[in-house]
Amino acid sequence: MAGPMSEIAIPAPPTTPSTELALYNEPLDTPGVIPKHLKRAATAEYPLFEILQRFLLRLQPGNAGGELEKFLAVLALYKAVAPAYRHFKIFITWALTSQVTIPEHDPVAREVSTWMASHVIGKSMMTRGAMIVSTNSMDHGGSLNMFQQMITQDNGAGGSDSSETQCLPPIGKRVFWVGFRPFLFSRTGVSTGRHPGPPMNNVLDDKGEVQNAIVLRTIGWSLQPLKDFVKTCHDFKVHNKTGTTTVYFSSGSGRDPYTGGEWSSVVKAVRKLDTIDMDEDLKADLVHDAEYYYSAESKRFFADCGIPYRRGYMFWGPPGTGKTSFSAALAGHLKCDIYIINLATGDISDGRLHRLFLALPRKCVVVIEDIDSAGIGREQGPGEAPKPPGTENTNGFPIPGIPTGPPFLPAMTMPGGHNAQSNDRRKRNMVTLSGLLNAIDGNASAEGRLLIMTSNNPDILDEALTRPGRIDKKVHFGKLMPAAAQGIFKRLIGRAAIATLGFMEEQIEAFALQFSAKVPADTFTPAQVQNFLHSCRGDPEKALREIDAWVIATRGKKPKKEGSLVPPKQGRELDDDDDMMDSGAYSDGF
Ligand SMILES: Nc1ncnc2c1ncn2[C@@H]1O[C@H](COP(=O)(O)OP(=O)(O)OP(=O)(O)O)[C@@H](O)[C@H]1O
Repeated sequence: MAGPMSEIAIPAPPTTPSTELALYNEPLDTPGVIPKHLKRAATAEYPLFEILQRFLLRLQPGNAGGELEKFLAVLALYKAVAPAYRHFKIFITWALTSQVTIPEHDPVAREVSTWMASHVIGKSMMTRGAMIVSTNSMDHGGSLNMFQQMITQDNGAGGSDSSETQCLPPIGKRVFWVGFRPFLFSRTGVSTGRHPGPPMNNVLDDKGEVQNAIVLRTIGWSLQPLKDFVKTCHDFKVHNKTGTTTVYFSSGSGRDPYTGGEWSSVVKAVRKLDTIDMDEDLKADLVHDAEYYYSAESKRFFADCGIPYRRGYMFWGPPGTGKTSFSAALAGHLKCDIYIINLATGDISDGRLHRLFLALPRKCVVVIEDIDSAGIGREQGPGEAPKPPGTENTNGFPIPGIPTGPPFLPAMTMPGGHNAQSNDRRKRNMVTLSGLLNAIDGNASAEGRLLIMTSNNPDILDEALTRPGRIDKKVHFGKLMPAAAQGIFKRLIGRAAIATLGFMEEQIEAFALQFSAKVPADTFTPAQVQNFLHSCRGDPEKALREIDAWVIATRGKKPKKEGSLVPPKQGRELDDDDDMMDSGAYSDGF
């Protein structure tokens, strides 16, 4: 008899096994067949794998598939192997080549770019991209170097004022050859957007590569070929510099990417030293001192004595006596660039000043213009009122002939020893005395620069700023003396008169002597006399006819502030009664 047990229904095994079961039931060791669960895992991890697999299927003979599908299959294959190829390439590059990385704000980067622009970008027919940088240069008749001539747009103003553009290697990679050796030039960059130029600090991108840098690479394990190439670029720059000086400004538009965006740059024809009318012995002494400072012997001396390798001059005197012009001519003579800081613009803080100094190359002339007008006066102790200029001379400067202006009002002394006047100035100028001292010779400040401070009234400066070690030479630039008046006459009128009006050299000598006798000694600045001679349009007889009337009319007039090194386009607006020449808009010290 059948018992109840026989009634119990036993569930039948599923006819269609679940996918999971099927997967796990699959034999693992069938030769030549990849288990499905492994395929699943792979396609989940790399979706491209499945696409690739499907297209490969279509490629098999007998499989119907259009040409497009075949093409897509190849493309998918490429996509799949590309990461592996990238790693392989990185490995091979690492194993077979050497490289140097140059931060973009380093002067070496500019030298390499200049060489690239001239030898690769400018010459190759294959160049399809370049970075164009404007330089707004004033051509004073000197020859511009090849690099600047690559793209020149004359604005038609008589051919003397031209807007220059420089053509630099763009961001990206470029292979080039030096002799039989290939090099790879890569320029990387990101911009923060604050300045048109890249930021000062280098940053790494998500692949760990340095941004805002130039990377040079070549075949082999030695760095020597790369070092030799960098030296070639340096030599090219020095050789090519003949005839031009790059002037960098702390203010103005057109930030220079090679200074971390801190400086604006303009290319100028070199002002020759013999165009500066000043005491010849004084000039020779300064030139000799600066040359000696950059000699190997002097570098050794500084190193042996453990003295920071720096030199400082203070040029002082009335406006328009050639302080800035001489600084520029000296930079041209030393074949280095000049960096101009104008603290009086009020847009430079202690931090910015520090960054400006950090971006300086090792060899350069730095000019801090009109330092007294920046408001960094002498720090006064509590209860000490400022003394009127002319009654004290704590810096050891004689101050003959300098207009002292209205007598100083006693300043209100504030708690903490600062008076209201100096506090007010600090607020306006944002640079403090300690910030300035820190920038010019703090621990982080670059060595190798020649610092020139210009001042109309050095007596109001703090002694800390002018002490020996910071200022090694104090030079007075005075008003025109007869010998300099002759020189300026011959230079501005004589040369042209001989060349175009047919005057003889002896005649010009005689005219110059007469002219200098008519210009009272130590009364006018060279800039004033220069402007008068310009108005005579190269006619020596006209100059002699009109000089007496000009002396009477001009004597007693306070010389106008001249020679701002801010380029004319960025300079101050001219007043209605300003004559262009008189304003210094054209006579910017070069
Ligand atoms: N000694 C000089 N020799 C030749 N040119 C001079 C001389 N002094 C001034 N000049 C001319 O006068 C103009 C202004 O000169 P510069 O800017 O060098 O004067 P500065 O003393 O620096 O004036 P500031 O104190 O206003 O800066 C320039 O065009 C320059 O050519």
